[in-house]
Amino acid sequence: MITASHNPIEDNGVKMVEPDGGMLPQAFEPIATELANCSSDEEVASVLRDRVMASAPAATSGAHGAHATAPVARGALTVLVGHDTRPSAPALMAAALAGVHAMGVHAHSCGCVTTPQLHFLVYIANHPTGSPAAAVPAAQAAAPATGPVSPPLQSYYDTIVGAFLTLMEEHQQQQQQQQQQQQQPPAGSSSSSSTTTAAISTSPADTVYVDCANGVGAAQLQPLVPALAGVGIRLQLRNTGLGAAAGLLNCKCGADFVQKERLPPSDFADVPAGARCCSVDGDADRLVYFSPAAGSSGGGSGSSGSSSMGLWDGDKVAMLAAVFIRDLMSQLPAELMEGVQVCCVQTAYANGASTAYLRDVLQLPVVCTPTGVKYLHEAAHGADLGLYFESNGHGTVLFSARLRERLAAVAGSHPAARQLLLLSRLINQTVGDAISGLLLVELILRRKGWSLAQWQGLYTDLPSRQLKLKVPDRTSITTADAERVCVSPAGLQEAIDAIVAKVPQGRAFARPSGTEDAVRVYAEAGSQEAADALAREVAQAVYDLAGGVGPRP
Ligand SMILES: CC(=O)N[C@H]1[C@@H](OP(=O)(O)O)O[C@H](CO)[C@@H](O)[C@@H]1O
Repeated sequence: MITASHNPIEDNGVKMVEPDGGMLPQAFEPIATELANCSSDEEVASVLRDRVMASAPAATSGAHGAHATAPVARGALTVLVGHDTRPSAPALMAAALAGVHAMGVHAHSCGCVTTPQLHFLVYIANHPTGSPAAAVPAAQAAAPATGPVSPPLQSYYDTIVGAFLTLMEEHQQQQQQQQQQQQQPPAGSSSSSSTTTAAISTSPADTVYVDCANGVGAAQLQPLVPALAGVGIRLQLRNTGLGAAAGLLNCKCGADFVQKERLPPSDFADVPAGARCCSVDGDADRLVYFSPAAGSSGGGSGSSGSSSMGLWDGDKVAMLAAVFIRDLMSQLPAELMEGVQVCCVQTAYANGASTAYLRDVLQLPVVCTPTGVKYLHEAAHGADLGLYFESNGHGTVLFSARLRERLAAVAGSHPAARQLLLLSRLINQTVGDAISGLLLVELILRRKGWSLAQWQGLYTDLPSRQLKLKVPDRTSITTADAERVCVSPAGLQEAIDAIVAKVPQGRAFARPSGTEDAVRVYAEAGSQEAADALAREVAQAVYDLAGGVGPRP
C-alpha cells in the first residue's frame, strides 16, 4: 500500500527515509530509475504493478499488494507506505521505498497497518489540524483506554474508538437513569446513591468472535480488546495469522470467503450456533457478520458447512447504518436538514430487496455505480451524507464538511446533532474500514437493543447466486448502465433477457472481473433453486457467445 501526502509529516513517530539514505537494494536499482522517470500517476502505478511486484520474491496474487497515488510537485510530496503481513511484504516495501526514494521524494514507512488506517494517516498528514471529522471538539470524545498502539496510529484510535466509547457510555448512562427512575422509591424516603456510581457495564460481557483472515486486522484489533471489555463487549480474535497460518491471508477465512461461500471460516468449528461472529478481510477494509448454524463447521474442516448459516453482508450493514442515521436525522428540526442531500450508493450486486428497502421503506435516494470502491466513493462524496457499501462488506458513510458544520452549530442544544457528529468520527471518513464498521454495528445493535435476528428482520434477501467462469478473452464482454447490461458480444444481452424473463422475480447480469481473469455472473430469483439455475443458464450463454467451445467447464 503506497499513498501520497502533499504535506510532509514533521514528526509523528513514523520512520523517515531520507533521499540519501541507503535503502536501495541493488536488485531494484533499474526499477527505481524507471520510477524516477515517470511523469504521471498512471505511469508510477503501472511500473509498481508490472515491475516491482513481478520482481518481489513470493509476491502473492493479493489485490492489495501495492497501489500508488503520486507526484504533483515532487518537492512537496511525502509518500506514506504501509505493508501487510505476507512474507513478500519486506521485499515489496523495500522496492516501494526505493522507487519513491529514487524520485527524490520523502517516504515514511507506517509499518504494518490496515488499508483504511493508511488512508486515515494520509488524511491526517494532509490536514494537520484535525481528524476527518474535526468539527467535533476533541473534548467531547472519551480518550480510549486501548491496548498498546504504535504512535502514528494513536490519532486513528483516539478518533474512531474515542467516539465509539463516548456514544456507548452515554447510552449506558441513559439506560441506568431509566432503570433508576423505574426503581425510584416514593418521594420523601431515603435512598442510597450507590447505584448512580455503579460501574457503567453491569451486564455480563457479550462475546463477538472475530475472524481476522490471518491478516493485518488481528494486530490492529488487539488494542480494542481492553477498550471494548470496558463497555461490556468481549472480542475474541481468531485466524490471527500466527504460527502455521502466517501469511495465509484470506485462506478459507475472511470476509470474502464467508460472503461468497456462505460458510463459517476455518477455526470456527467450536463456536456455538447462533453466536455473534464477524469476518474482516486480509487488509481489514471489508466486514461481514455471520452466525454459525447448528451442525455447521468452519471452512478449514473440509465439511460443506450449513446452508442456513446466518449472513449479514455489506448490504445489511448499510441498511443498519441507514436506519440509525435516518432516525437521528429525523430528530432534528426540519429547517436544519433543509437542502441536506442524502445519497445511498450500491452496485448491481446489491440484493434487490436491500435496494427496495432503501427506496420504498426508508425513502432514501439510491444510485447504482459500476463495481469498485472508487466509483462508489466518488458518488457518495458528492452528497452531504453519502452512504455506500458493496455487498462484499466494503463501505462507509461520508459526512460533508457542510453537514458537519451545521450539526456542530446546534450540537449543544440537540443531542441527535451531537451524536451524528460523534458518528462522523467513529466512521472512517476516508474509506471503508472493517474496524470502524465493527464498532458501528456493535454501537447500533446495543443502542437499538437489537439481536442479530432483529437486524436480519429489517428485510428479507432475495435468494441469489454468484459464480464465475473463464472465457478466451473476457474483454470481449463490455457493459453499460453500471454493468447491468452487456453491450458486447452481440446477442448476449438479448439471450440474458430471454432467460431472465422466464424466472419469477428474476434478475441477472454478467461482467468481466476487474481483478481476475474471469467473468462474473450474478443472479437472483424467488427461490434459491431458481437463482442457482438462472446463474448457470446465464453463465452458459456467456460462455457460448464469448467464444467458449462445447459445454461450459
Ligand atoms: C463481486 C465482487 O465482490 N467484486 C469485487 C472484486 O472486483 P471484481 O472487478 O469483481 O473482480 O474486487 C474488488 C476489489 O477488491 C471489489 O471492489 C469488488 O467488489
